[in-house]
Amino acid sequence: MAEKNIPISEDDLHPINQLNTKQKEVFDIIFNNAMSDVGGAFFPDGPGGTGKSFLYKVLLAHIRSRGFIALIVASTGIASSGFLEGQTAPSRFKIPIDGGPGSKCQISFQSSEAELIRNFKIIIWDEAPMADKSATVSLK
Ligand SMILES: Nc1ncnc2c1ncn2[C@@H]1O[C@H](COP(=O)(O)OP(=O)(O)OP(=O)(O)O)[C@@H](O)[C@H]1O
Repeated sequence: MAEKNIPISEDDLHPINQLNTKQKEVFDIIFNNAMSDVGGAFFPDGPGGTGKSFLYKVLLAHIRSRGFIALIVASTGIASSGFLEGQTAPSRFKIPIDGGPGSKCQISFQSSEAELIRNFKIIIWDEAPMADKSATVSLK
């Protein structure tokens, strides 16, 4: 499973030392939650340019460097391309593009996507509130 063996360098890990107080607070909450398998959903919020993507990259690096699967998706290809192994949510989770209320991800139980979803530590969905509601509901 390629997502389990994403090479992480010191350059990916080191920016944890640059996190500001708020970023570090959010990092600690999400990282500790993921590592302890408590489960939950978090919505880091802030105006553009306040360091959400920066924080996500640090989170991804520190979870992946421990051999765990951390997925990052965004609603658009441009947004997802800013992240290592980023993908659009519809592509990653086989979300029907024209799906309305009640639509479901087209993932079969034995597919590689299902295997990923069974094994992930964290899914980061950048700007999830911007996504169509039916897309996030279909993943649930
Ligand atoms: N703690 C930090 N130390 C150094 N640079 C930082 C830090 N946090 C953010 N930056 C830098 O600030 C810029 C904006 O950060 P970032 O892209 O993460 O913001 P954002 O909240 O994701 O913005 P948007 O919502 O517009 O995508 C980037 O160049 C990023 O590298």
